[in-house]
This record gives sequence, structure tokens and C-alpha cells, in this order.
Amino acid sequence: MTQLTQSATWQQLATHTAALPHMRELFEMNDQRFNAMHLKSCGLLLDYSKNRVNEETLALLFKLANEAQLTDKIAGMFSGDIINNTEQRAVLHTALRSKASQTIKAEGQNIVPEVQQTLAKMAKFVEQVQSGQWTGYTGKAITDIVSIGIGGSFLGPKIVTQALRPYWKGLNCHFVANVDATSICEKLKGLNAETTLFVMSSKSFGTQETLTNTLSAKEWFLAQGASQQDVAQHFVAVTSNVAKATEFGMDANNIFPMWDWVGGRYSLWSAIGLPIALVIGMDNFKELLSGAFDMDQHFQQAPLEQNMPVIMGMLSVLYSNFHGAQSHVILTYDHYLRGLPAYFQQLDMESNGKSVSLDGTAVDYSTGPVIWGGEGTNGQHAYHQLLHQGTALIPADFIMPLQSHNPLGEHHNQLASNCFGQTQALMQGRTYEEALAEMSSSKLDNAQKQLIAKHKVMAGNKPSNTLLMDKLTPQTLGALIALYEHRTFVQGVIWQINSFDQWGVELGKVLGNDVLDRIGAEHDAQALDCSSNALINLYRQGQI
Ligand SMILES: O=P(O)(O)OC[C@H]1O[C@](O)(CO)[C@@H](O)[C@@H]1O
Repeated sequence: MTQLTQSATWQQLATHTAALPHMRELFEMNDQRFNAMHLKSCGLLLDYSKNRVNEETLALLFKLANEAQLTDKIAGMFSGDIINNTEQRAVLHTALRSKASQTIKAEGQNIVPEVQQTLAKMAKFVEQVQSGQWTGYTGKAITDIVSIGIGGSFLGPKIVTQALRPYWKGLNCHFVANVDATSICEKLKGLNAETTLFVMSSKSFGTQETLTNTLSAKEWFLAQGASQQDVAQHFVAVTSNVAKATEFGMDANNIFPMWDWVGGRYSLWSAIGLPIALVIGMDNFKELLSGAFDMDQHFQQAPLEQNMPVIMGMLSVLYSNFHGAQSHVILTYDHYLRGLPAYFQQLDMESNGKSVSLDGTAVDYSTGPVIWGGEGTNGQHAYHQLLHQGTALIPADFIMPLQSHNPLGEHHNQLASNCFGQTQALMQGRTYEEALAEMSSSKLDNAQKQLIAKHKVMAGNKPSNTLLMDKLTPQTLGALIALYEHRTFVQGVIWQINSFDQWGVELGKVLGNDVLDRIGAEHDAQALDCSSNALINLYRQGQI
């Protein structure tokens, strides 16, 4: 047993949670439960009353947080401590949305000036492109942006531009990530090379998919009639590896810097967000940063008991470690936010999918859950059955703006009623007696009614958070994403893991490159396991 699971607080939580009444009772016992268990901050309202907690549970969770020195750890991250211990790096994505007047040091050097310089470079470029001052090789204004990148160099820009569609200023945006040629071929169909700008984003400038896609984009561009000297007007790069980018042929003036103290999955606030700024404009991009800054301030200043990321992070620890929950579902009741679950999936799973603690000791407790989800109300016709009546406990986050960008008749009333109805059904469930009573007018005989009633029982006591905002804007979206970044951080602190490296993705890349060599070899593969040999050789044959 590790020190954490042996701790008195951990043991108290285990005993306490097992004895807690059903949420139905908790609500019946206290009609002020919502008033006691909701928070407003940074344009967001968090209703966490539909959770398996009472005041004692929360007190024990905050005790666990204090024993993990959470407040000091928060301060340490913001002040540039080397908390990514395996890569010996600070974790300072928060500096990307800091104010110009701030001083934030990474390895003894104030990084705020270069952050501001990069924002200024972005703003100038965005203005040139949006105004038509920056033209393609035939003198035409740019109409389409093609962003090439993967992982943290792709998903943030993709999801944010999708979420902020009402704020687009005129440019179209397309995202190429997968090395599957279908991705780039489909995206380039119908584009005009004369008016297309490629933004190649790669922190390392060494990711196979991104390099291959960029080469193919360049070949496409030249095949459309452009020449080599026209490349500079149509290709810009975002990277921390400027040498490799210039070696690749990128014009040094068209390279936007990134830094080692920004993790890929935390990087949309940097020049990785250039596609966002090109599409929604720099003012709106700065609103996005401002929303995240507000959440940073809240996270650093609010007492744990009034701290939104802390409460959400500790509730997730509660379900992972004291209720055996292996996954967590994110349900966005807003079509513009349909991609957000995938973004939070990458953010959380690449951060907390770890099984050794900071000092390399194997953990004896669960860490990062599987994060998944989708848009409401679609999920109600897909996987909510399992949420309501399955054997797995899956805590849920419901996210919904109160006002739609597209008010139309009864639509938003119905969307909201579904959202709130689902959280209510998950919490209260349906008893056998209620199910039987609902069939009182049915023509079925009693035996049938009793059988169906058993199948209609819903255990309830299924926890959910509800996050509301007045409207989905760059500011509220920035605050929402920063909220989940810090929620992820809180869990990592409790689990004593490094949330900021990703060694688990290295082996697949190495073995993949070895397979690539064997696919191109003179002879069939024999040296690997018989399954891998067979798969490679079937591929070489091109038929099963
Ligand atoms: O920005 P790069 O260096 O191309 O890396 C792309 C992605 O690959 C990873 O390194 C591994 O998935 C991510 O952390 C990163 O966001």
C-alpha cells in the first residue's frame, strides 16, 4: 500500500462513501442543497449538487487536497517550478494568457516579453491576411486556411474554431491531422492554391504525420501551377524547432515560435492557436485568452471550498478512487461544442493516463479515467441507456449555454429540458414501485406488469455536474477550457503523478517506424511475432 492509500483521510473517505445515503435522500433531507452546492465564476455556473456527497464528504476531499499541498502546488505551477520532472521542464501554458505587465520566469528568465512579442507577430499576420494585404502568388487575397498538425497541435484549434463558428470573419478553415491520405485529399478537394494558406504546426517539427502531410501539401501546391519561390507566401510554421523548420524550407520570417514550457495538449493559447486567430480575428482570440486568464486567477485565489477546478477535480478523484468509476462522460448540450469531449479526452487522458508516481513508484490506486462523450440530445438516443441502467458508474458533466446563437421556436427550450431532465433522471432513478404504478392502466396481466417493471427500474444515484454559461463566447469558452486544464492538474496532484509528460506514446512510434521499414523491405517480414509478420505480409500482398 502506498502512503496515499494508507493515509487516515483516504481510509475515512472509503468508509464514509460506502455509507452515504442515495442522492434522492440527500435532496429530500435538504431543500437548500443546490444553494449550498453551486458556484459562479468567470461567466460559468457549476451545479455540483447532483453528486454523491454531503458536507462531510466535501470536508474529507478538501482535507485530502490539503494533505497533498494542493495550494502550494498550484502556486508552484504558476510560478514556473520544474513540475514536469521527467523532462525537467516548467509547465507554463498559463503564461500564454498572462498580462503584459506580469513577470513570469522560466529557468530564471522572464518569458512574458516573448509571449507578448509572439502575440504581436500573430496580430500583424492575422491583420495582413484578413485585410487582403497578404496575397497569394497571383496577387489574390487568401480565402482558405489549411491547418496541418496532430494531437495538441491540431485538436485545440479545430475544436475552438468549430465552437466559435458565429465569430468567423470570412476565412474558411480546414484541418489535416491523420497521415491517412484521405484526410488531406478530401480537404484539398475544391481548394484554389492561389488563395490557400497552409499553417504547419508542430512543436517538435518531427512528427511523422505532420511532416508527411506538409510535404504532400507542398507537392499539391506546386502541381497547381505555383513555383518554389511562391511557397513562402503560402506556408507558415508554428514550432519550437526553428532550425528544422528552416531546413525544411520554411521562410524564417514565417515561423511563429513555441516553447518547451508549453505542453502540446495545453498549447492552443500559443501560436498553435494561429488558425483560430486567422478565422475569428485577433480581438476574439484575445477574448479567449482573457477568459482563461480569469479562470487562472480564480484557480489561484479562491479557497479550495469555493474553487471550481478543485471541486471538479476532487469529485473526479472521489469517483475514480472510492466508487470504482473507470470512465467519465462529457455531454455538451450545444452543437457548436460537439467537439469539446474529444478535446477534453486528449487533455485528460494524455495527462493522467499514468501508472507510476513522480518518483517512479507503481501506484496502487486508479488514476486517469477514460474520458468520452458527445453532444446532447444525440447521446440520449445512443449511449444514455447505459448511463441510466448499465452496471458501470459513469459520472457525467453536462455543459449548456442558456442562450442560443440561433434562437428558433421551441428548440432551445427542448434542448434545456432534455439536459436538465437527464441529470434529474440520473440522480433519482425510478423504483420498482414507481415503474409498476406507471403501468396501472396497462392491459398487460399482473405477471407481465411485474416483469416489465423490473426491467424499468433505474437505480439512480448516478452523479452529474451541470455547467452553465449565459452564452458561448470566446471569453466563456476560454474560461471553460482553462477550468478543465486545472481540473486535470488537481487530479494529478492528488495522484502524485506527472501530468505533463507522455512517454507512453513513444514505443508505438518507434515500432511503427520499424514496421514501415519492413513493409518496404525486399522480402517478407519474419523477425517479429507471428501476428505482426502476418499482418505486414498481408499488407505487402495488398489482399487478405
Ligand atoms: O506538436 P508536435 O511536436 O508535432 O506533437 C504533436 C503531438 O504528439 C504528441 O507529442 C504525442 O501525442 C502530443 O503530445 C503532441 O501534441
